[in-house]
Amino acid sequence: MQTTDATPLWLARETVADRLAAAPGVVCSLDFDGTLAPIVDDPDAAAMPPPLRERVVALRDCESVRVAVVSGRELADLRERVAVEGIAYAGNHGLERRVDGRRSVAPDARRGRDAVARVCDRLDDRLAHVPGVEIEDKDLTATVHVRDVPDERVPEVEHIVRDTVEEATNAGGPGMEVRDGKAIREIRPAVDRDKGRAVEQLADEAPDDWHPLYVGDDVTDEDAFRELADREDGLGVLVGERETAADYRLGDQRDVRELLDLVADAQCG
Ligand SMILES: O=P(O)(O)OC[C@H]1O[C@H](O[C@H]2O[C@H](CO)[C@@H](O)[C@H](O)[C@H]2O)[C@H](O)[C@@H](O)[C@@H]1O
Repeated sequence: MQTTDATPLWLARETVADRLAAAPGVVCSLDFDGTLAPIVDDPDAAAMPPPLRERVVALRDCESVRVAVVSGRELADLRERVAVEGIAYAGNHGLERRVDGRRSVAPDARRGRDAVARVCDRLDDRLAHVPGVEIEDKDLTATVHVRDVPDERVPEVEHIVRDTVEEATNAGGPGMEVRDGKAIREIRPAVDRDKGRAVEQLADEAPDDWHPLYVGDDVTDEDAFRELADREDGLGVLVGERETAADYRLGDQRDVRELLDLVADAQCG
């Protein structure tokens, strides 16, 4: 599958509205940071604006829509920030889920938890001398934030992160990998789980013929876009602009509201 520039959604508004209206139901999966919440310097300050929460609640209450929030954040953190009951959540890129009130953790990720903790401890020491680094231990994965690191020091951080992860893997622990994101390096167990698998699983759990929609902004969201591009009924929408496997794109995070209105108009009339 080739990645291309996606069509601006508002140029194809009618087509998208028709597709959404023709579907018997929609599985509406939404990324958090950069999609439901604007990107901010401090990861702890990320918050979902009330008008978006209102729309998520309206879609949750619609019979032919299932809402899921699919994020790189830890599940508990994600649920607290979104604070909407009765929807599905997938945290840590789908390694942990809460669906229909039940929490589950991928067994292979559970086994890697101690290794992630050890890598975080080592990185705390090895990166202590670099200004601006923040390490977010998310239990099953970890994020090294470089947004506040001087540009010229980022390659050094990158190097230390990759070396530390490689060293831990070579020491016989569970395999781990480093993935890029917006001003972050994500450390994850090397298992066959990502946002693509999360979106696929949510679609499989929905009634037959419901169409999966995914909205996201970051490079890890490409896993979900690729999954949807492989399905005839999938609709991927990128927030922002870059080479992508998504079908359509929105200008920025503020446009997500209108997309959710489009889903509501098509399904919740
Ligand atoms: O899958 P997502 O919901 O998009 O989560 C991805 C990462 O989001 C957070 O980091 C990002 O947002 C921060 C707040 O706006 C920003 O400061 C940071 O630069 C972004 O990369 C979160 O902190 C990470 O744990 C998530 O993996």
